[in-house]
Amino acid sequence: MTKYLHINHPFALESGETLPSLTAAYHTYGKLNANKDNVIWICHALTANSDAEDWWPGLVGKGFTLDPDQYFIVCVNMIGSSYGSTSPKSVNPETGKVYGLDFPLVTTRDNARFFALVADYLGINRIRLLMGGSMGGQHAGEWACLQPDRIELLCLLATNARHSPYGVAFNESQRMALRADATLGTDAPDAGRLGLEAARSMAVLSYRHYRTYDATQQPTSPDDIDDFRASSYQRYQGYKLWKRFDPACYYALTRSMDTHHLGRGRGCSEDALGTISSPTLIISIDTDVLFPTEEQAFLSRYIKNSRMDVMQSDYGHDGFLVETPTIGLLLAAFLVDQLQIDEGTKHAFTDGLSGRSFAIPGTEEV
Ligand SMILES: CC(=O)SCCNC(=O)CCNC(=O)[C@H](O)C(C)(C)COP(=O)(O)OP(=O)(O)OC[C@H]1O[C@@H](n2cnc3c(N)ncnc32)[C@H](O)[C@@H]1OP(=O)(O)O
Ligand SMILES: N[C@@H](CCO)C(=O)O
Repeated sequence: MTKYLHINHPFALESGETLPSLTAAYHTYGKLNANKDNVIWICHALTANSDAEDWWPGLVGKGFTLDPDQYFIVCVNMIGSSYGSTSPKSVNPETGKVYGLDFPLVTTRDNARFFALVADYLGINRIRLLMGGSMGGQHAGEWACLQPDRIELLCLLATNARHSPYGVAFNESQRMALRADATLGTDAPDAGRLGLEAARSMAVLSYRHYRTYDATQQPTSPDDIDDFRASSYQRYQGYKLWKRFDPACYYALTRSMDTHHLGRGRGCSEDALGTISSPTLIISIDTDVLFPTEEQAFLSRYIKNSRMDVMQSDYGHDGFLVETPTIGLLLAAFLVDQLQIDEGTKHAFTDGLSGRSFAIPGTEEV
């Protein structure tokens, strides 16, 4: 069930603008223990929401690595998203009108500060494990730089220290598609729909891989000359996002992602990463073209106490959402090492992997 926290004081943004008040939509699973030391905080990615059990099935939930019977799991919807926190869909209290495309630029650092503020309100002082993939990993990395003493352990998946020029270019192309739709930001029926669908279709190319399409979208017949399966797949992916996501929010979040740079105001990314003191697990995906492995290798090189694993997946970047048995095992092994979880629990995690095999380059096979 989504819960809401209303923060009735202004929140200054890096851009110099201010949000007069904030709403945080969030989920919690499990119970905060007496010592308040069992908190796992999950940062979600671009179009997900605070219901981590829903979008990370097989990783979060009873019997999985992130088990609410053991941990108090928290996920807060980022500012700018379609799923309940303050966003372009909110009414600007100063004008009485919906923000829409006038929503101010919110950086990944602003969102990390927002999560820290929500943690204050929830009475959470220490985070045992902070984790996130993709844009969620950008938020987690920012928070770890902002408050290194608050974060005990860190797990960063398919993410980076700075959003790359290639990533910015993908986002700008999506915004061009959104802006090319003259209905964006108007009161027209289905305003912004065609732009959003085209934008998502572009984005999906960066979330998958050549191999994903090769394996799943071959033409129905060798005689096909039109109406290919890959075409209907692209259209359907656009439609799916339209059914669940607001175009102005999508516009705002792609801009937010572009701002990501841990080194801003901290000298450089290397220096910023050097301030992270938490033992850190970094997970990379071998087919990720949007956040390629060299970006996670960079994180690993400059975060002092880190280890990096590379997952094999045909899924591309979105492997961080779908390869949950593998992620669960890697995370379980990390937690066993760091939290001295007993070996029996570790074996329970690995049971779910029977029949699968994967190798982690540079490490022993698991
Ligand atoms: C209310 C909510 O939805 S909450 C938010 C949920 N989303 C999130 O949290 C964001 C994170 N999640 C995601 O980005 C995605 O869900 C992912 C990456 C995990 C998985 O993406 P999916 O689109 O489900 O998987 P995939 O790329 O394999 O596509 C499968 C879908 O495409 C359809 N499809 C496959 N091939 C074709 C084709 N050739 N033509 C048309 N449709 C096709 C399938 O029927 C299936 O449809 P369905 O989703 O209606 O069942
Ligand atoms: N598929 C992911 C995007 C990449 O992180 C999402 O829609 O959130």
